[in-house]
Amino acid sequence: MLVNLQVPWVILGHSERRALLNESNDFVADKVAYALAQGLKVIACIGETLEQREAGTTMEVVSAQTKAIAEKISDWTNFLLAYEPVWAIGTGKVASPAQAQEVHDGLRKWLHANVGPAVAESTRIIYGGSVNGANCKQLAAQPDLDGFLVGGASLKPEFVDIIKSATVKSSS
Ligand SMILES: O=C(CO)COP(=O)(O)O
Repeated sequence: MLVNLQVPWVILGHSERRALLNESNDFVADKVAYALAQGLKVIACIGETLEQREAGTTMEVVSAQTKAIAEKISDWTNFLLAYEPVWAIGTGKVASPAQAQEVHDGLRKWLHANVGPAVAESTRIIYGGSVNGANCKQLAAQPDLDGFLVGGASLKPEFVDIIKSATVKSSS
């Protein structure tokens, strides 16, 4: 349907679908592979719950979510990862720049070790979860944050500031 409507991008694996519709890591990975095969570009969401973060299993959780996808795709050109801590989505609780950077860096290292250096370097890893006009610049300045997946703030005038923050790294 998206292809027929000439919609180029699809978001898969959002935490709400994982939680409410019980979409497993394998099921999300199958959808990612299918969408890519249909010529769609894919934003695949991964992220830990508050309980998982507090239990110290964040990297384990996001690595397993990424691994399931890596096992099913070979061409990473039209694929990007969105790290969305579940506890930060729509809650007003944003991950600190250091927390976000730590996970993005871990994901890039995981890609480097398990897929290869070229994919690790070229795959964009974006952050989502309570991004707003006030916190976007500090987040965007983190070396391994390559953009944002914005929910609530995309409906507000401050969205302009979030878009502008894309230039933070290149202008520093
Ligand atoms: O994933 C998101 C929306 O689905 C992020 O939403 P918020 O930016 O409102 O937290």
